[in-house]
Amino acid sequence: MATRTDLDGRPIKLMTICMIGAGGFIGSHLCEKLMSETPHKVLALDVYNDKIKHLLEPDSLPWAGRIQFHRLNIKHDSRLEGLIKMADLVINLAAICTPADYNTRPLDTIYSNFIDALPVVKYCSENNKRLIHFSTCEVYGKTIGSFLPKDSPLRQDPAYYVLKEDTSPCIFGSIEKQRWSYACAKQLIERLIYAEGAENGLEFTIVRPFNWIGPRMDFIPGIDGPSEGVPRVLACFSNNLLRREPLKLVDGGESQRTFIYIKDAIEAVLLMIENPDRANGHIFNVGNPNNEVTVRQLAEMMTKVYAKVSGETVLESPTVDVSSKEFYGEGYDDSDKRIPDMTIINKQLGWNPKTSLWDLLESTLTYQHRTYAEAIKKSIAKPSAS
Ligand SMILES: NC(=O)c1ccc[n+]([C@@H]2O[C@H](COP(=O)([O-])OP(=O)(O)OC[C@H]3O[C@@H](n4cnc5c(N)ncnc54)[C@H](O)[C@@H]3O)[C@@H](O)[C@H]2O)c1
Ligand SMILES: O=C(O)[C@H]1O[C@H](OP(=O)(O)OP(=O)(O)OC[C@H]2O[C@@H](n3ccc(=O)[nH]c3=O)[C@H](O)[C@@H]2O)[C@H](O)[C@@H](O)[C@@H]1O
Repeated sequence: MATRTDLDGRPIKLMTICMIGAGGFIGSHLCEKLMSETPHKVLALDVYNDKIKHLLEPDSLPWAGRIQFHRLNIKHDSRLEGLIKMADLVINLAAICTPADYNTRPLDTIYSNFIDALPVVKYCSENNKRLIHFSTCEVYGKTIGSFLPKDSPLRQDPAYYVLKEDTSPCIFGSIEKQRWSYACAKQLIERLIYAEGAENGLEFTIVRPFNWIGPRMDFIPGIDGPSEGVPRVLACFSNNLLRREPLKLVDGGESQRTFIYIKDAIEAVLLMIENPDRANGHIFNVGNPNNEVTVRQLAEMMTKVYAKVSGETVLESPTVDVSSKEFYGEGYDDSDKRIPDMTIINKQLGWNPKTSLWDLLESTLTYQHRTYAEAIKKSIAKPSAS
């Protein structure tokens, strides 16, 4: 392999990366990228490894020996510190991060996103290890504009809705709105990491993903996850399309999101990994401001794309409205709009997203159809005995 250089033209040093939560959606794509395009080594830690099995076996894979899976739960495993000590860089992805859990399992959510991350931060700080920690765009909560009257012209002014790492406030709902348990725990761990940097010199980067989506995200209920489970919106809508059911629009599907293709986002993470001088001490929004839609528009686009890739007809009523109480239960609340400001990541890493929403849905739904359509047909034909 020719010498690989960083953004400043310096050769990139070979790293051992301790990746916690490597078996999840983002972890699986990051492992894939690191194995196929870099010479770095990965210590992959997770409770599960189904999504990275294709990278671990067989022994004849070109990267055999560069990725090592350690099955462990960071809540209670004394091996964690030793594995962190073996690494040059720690990436923490482990978390409960599905909104259906935030209001129904708030304790697990807070423990997972704050308490369980504490030893990781502590071991990094004590052992002088660089940390890339995954936070979330949910730390911004609601936009300032959402508190203005519906017809206020200020709602059109980006100053009232674009989310900036260093100036936007974090606006959450009341404590009964347990939806915010996740965002609040993530905000506190960000503050702790920032303070470790300021007081003890921890080298850190915080990533705030804005709705990264693509293949291997979450699960399809009843196929590779619990039948009653509620994954994030991409998997919910994929499941509905695969089963020829109407897509459920929570509270009218008026909330807005910007979706980014996982492969674009992973490019940004690789730049952070390989350019520590440009990434350390920063919090980065990683999203695609050009791909904004309401959830209703997302449903309509997914319906069209799925018809194209599957060759199936569209239902007469492709969507149905449900209340958030019915869908998520008591204590749900929502972010109204999420547009990332890209100034900091642009300046530090020169990174920009590339893939349009239509294109990313086309490749993702092609994957969903290829992976699940047969299994769904079989499960419908022969319901499991329960
Ligand atoms: N996907 C997104 O768009 C998105 C957006 C915002 C924030 N994030 C953040 O990025 C991170 C990764 O998200 P993801 O989408 O890949 O989620 P994911 O659920 O697919 O992956 C998380 C992984 O962490 C593992 N894990 C959780 N608790 C663990 C523990 N105690 N010990 C060991 N492993 C544990 C899980 O088994 C899972 O494989 C999370 O911190 C999440 O909050 C993701
Ligand atoms: O991905 C992110 O950037 C962050 O946002 C997500 O939160 P959210 O976008 O609200 O979660 P989704 O499940 O993807 O829902 C998006 C929107 O679709 C709606 N929805 C979801 C599912 C469904 O079947 N129907 C439906 O209308 C939700 O109410 C919400 O308004 C999750 O909190 C995290 O994964 C992450 O931190």
